[in-house]
Amino acid sequence: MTDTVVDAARPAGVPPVALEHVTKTYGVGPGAVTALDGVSLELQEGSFTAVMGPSGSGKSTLLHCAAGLDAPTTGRAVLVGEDLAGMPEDALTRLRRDRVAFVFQAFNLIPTLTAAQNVELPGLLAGRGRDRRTTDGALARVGLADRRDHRPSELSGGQQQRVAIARALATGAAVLFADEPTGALDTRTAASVLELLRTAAAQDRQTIMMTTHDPVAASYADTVIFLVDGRIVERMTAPSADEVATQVSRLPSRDRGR
Ligand SMILES: Nc1ncnc2c1ncn2[C@@H]1O[C@H](COP(=O)(O)OP(=O)(O)OP(=O)(O)O)[C@@H](O)[C@H]1O
Repeated sequence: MTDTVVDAARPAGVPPVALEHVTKTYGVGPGAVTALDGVSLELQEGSFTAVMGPSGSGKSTLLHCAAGLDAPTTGRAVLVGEDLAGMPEDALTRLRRDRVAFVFQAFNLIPTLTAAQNVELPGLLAGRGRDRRTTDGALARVGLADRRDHRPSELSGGQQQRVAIARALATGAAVLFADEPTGALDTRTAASVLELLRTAAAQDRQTIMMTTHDPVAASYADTVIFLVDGRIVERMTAPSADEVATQVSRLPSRDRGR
């Protein structure tokens, strides 16, 4: 295996994402909600994991705890070898900025910046400066070389999501967290976005954790985990979309999501 930016700051053999017996409770007393109830998992380098489950089963909370956007109530979250518990906020911010990339359903691009400026923003914020080759390379990879100077409002939803993915690729982040990345896209556009994510894992060795409601989207991942009431109830390896859909229909819940 070749050394890449992705590996540079992490001891060999340490999973980029690890959760140990994580619980997350929102609120106190009779109104408290247990969003995660003892979740343990390890994601290996270059793996692509989809998290499925009914609405309210804890998918986003799981992703947020793994990414250091939210703190577990009990248990441990370790990101690229760093224990997030008790980490000072500025160190956590640096870790997220330098080693992690996010892709959200709502794209989260800065509307006043062009596609290229959006892609280079994390590097500028991290003090790495402008790197036109990396920016243009990432935009070319997502098929948007000719849109580099367009603002988000001049791009379709699928194009905006591809800019967000170009931004994630350009950072060389070890871990890419994607929360419903295809939720706002049509089927064909979603397929191209998922293909890009799959390549980022397989080729660039980025570790990807993606929440989704869509069995087809989940089938692009190499592992699918199923949450019910904050617990992992099932794992599938390289399932087909039909197998995922069948498993979803078997989940013990009143509400199977959208
Ligand atoms: N900030 C919060 N305060 C209180 N309760 C919360 C908060 N965030 C999430 N919850 C609750 O935690 C549970 C899990 O929510 P979460 O958003 O993780 O589920 P999800 O599986 O991602 O749902 P969806 O598929 O609808 O996005 C839900 O019952 C939710 O209402």
